[in-house]
Amino acid sequence: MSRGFYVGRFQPYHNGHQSVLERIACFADEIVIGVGSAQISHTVTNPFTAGERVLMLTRSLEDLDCPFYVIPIEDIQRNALWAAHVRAMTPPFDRVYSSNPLVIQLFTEAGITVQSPDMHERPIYSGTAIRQRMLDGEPWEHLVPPAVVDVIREIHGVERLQRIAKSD
Ligand SMILES: Nc1ncnc2c1ncn2[C@@H]1O[C@H](COP(=O)(O)OP(=O)(O)OP(=O)(O)O)[C@@H](O)[C@H]1O
Ligand SMILES: NC(=O)c1ccc[n+]([C@@H]2O[C@H](COP(=O)(O)O)[C@@H](O)[C@H]2O)c1
Repeated sequence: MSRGFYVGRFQPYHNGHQSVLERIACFADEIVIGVGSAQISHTVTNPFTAGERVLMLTRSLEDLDCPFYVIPIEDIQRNALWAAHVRAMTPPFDRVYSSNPLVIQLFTEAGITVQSPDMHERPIYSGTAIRQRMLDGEPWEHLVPPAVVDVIREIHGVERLQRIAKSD
């Protein structure tokens, strides 16, 4: 049984993430998805709660041909202990998929094999670019799976982001 681990903040979950997970699904028997910085929400760079991000991922991956688990993971103050913290919160996995240099470093030091998936049209599919479009009132819906559009509409996510970005 090979289980892969993929972690991100998913603020929001977008088509770049979806394309990576669809690729990982071909290699792994099961996928564990970590929703990172789970304790942070309602900020301009992290507008959505862990629960809202779980909803975005779970609904978008309904048709994925591979069993998956979505686990919120809070940050901790010690990078040196983070890989062990993640392992304590997740089903066992034997491979990590990430392009984040710190994540790669910490799991490599912990003796776990890390693979970096190719980026999928990175300038377009980026959380930062999508949040900026939401703030500017530009179209963003084509950059995320349809289920994410539904979740963000349901929680009035764009209005939230625009409000918290205002100065007093
Ligand atoms: N377009 C993409 N194609 C493939 N992988 C991506 C893409 N965008 C992000 N990733 C990867 O997905 C993982 C989670 O990324 P994250 O949730 O931070 O998204 P992001 O688009 O980089 O967001 P932000 O701009 O807010 O940092 C990281 O390993 C990141 O490198
Ligand atoms: N010390 C820690 O808590 C620690 C260390 C490395 C990564 N992380 C988290 O892992 C996630 C990595 O995701 P991104 O690739 O989206 O940045 C982030 O939520 C980040 O905060 C946390």
